[in-house]
Amino acid sequence: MTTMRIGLLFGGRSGEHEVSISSARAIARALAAEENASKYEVLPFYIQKNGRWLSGTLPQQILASGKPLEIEEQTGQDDSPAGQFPNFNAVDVWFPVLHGPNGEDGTVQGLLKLMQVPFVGSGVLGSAIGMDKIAMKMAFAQAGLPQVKYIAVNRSEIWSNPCVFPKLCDKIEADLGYPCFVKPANLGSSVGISKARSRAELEAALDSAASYDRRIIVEAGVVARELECAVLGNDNPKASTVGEITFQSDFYDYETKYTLGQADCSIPAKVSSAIVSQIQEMAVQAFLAVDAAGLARVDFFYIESTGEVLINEINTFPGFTATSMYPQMWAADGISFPELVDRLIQLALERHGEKG
Ligand SMILES: Nc1ncnc2c1ncn2[C@@H]1O[C@H](COP(=O)(O)OP(=O)(O)OP(=O)(O)O)[C@@H](O)[C@H]1O
Ligand SMILES: C[C@@H](N)C(=O)O
Ligand SMILES: [Mg+2]
Ligand SMILES: [Mg+2]
Repeated sequence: MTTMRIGLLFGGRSGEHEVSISSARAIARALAAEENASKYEVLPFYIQKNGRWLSGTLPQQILASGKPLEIEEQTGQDDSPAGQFPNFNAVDVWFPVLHGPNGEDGTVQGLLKLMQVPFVGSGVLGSAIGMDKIAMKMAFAQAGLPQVKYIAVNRSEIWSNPCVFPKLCDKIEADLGYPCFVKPANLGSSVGISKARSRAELEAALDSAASYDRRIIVEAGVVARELECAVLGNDNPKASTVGEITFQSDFYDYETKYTLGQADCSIPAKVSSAIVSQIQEMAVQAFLAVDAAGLARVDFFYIESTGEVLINEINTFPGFTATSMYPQMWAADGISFPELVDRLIQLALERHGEKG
């Protein structure tokens, strides 16, 4: 059997750079596991925080250590963002293990599509809609999926015009009230998200979110259990066992997500079978609504007092470490981590073979 060369693309010009390194380490390990080692050869490519690409031994060292190159250590022979741009013919299938902007948002997917090479995960449209929380919510609304009330904001309403800003805050207070959640539209891992409980907090939250993105979303806060569901497939995707996240902090923020022991997960979630079915159905609808492919994790709010299930968001490249929800939910359904990455590569080849 000839080995397939897998281009593992990780790091990225994103606030989720470090998370990408953790996911890529786990995926590299799974590709080297006994059941995959004879099938795949891993070629790592690292996108530095400044956006330059690196190939060769340095990406391997970063994968081994788990430590990113900090801005002052960034290398590059010249100032071109391409850096050591890969030879696209040296790879059989690309595995873009990138979270957040400049990687999970259709940019890298566009490059790979132009190069006519197979790659894991969603294409340009699914990645772009899945990344932008405003576009995502429009697609969900069109699909009839219930969600929290929200207001879409442009950075210019926050920074450019001092007359507009107070009116914007008045509107948010009147339409959504407190607490509300202010989010950069194109990010993940809770980077840039604030919970606002007062006018002063709202003003600070909008200013902070505007420092990350031109597009911002403000949502009505709900008190709810947080349930997640993994989806796997292309045009006929399947939903996994449903899991629940619990934590002591005010919300599921970056520190809670990535500090050992701050959050717990229950797989399967202790909810009725009717809620499980509803979530699985909604997860598949959300996947299709944004035109996702390969994989996605869909996050939900379950308001137990009313029985309502609201969709929160879709992540087209969810956290992928050994302890991340996505692989753990599939493990509960009998799909091991190495088998999962193998299936994703097969789905990439299937999608590449389709016309259009
Ligand atoms: N409208 C809301 N009401 C209550 N809590 C919320 C709301 N929106 C977000 N949160 C809290 O903030 C967390 C992060 O929100 P969200 O999932 O939208 O961000 P994210 O950055 O895309 O996260 P990730 O991609 O890592 O899952 C949620 O898991 C939840 O704890
Ligand atoms: C990586 C992070 N955005 C997640 O969805 O898990
Ligand atoms: Mg997200
Ligand atoms: Mg989420």
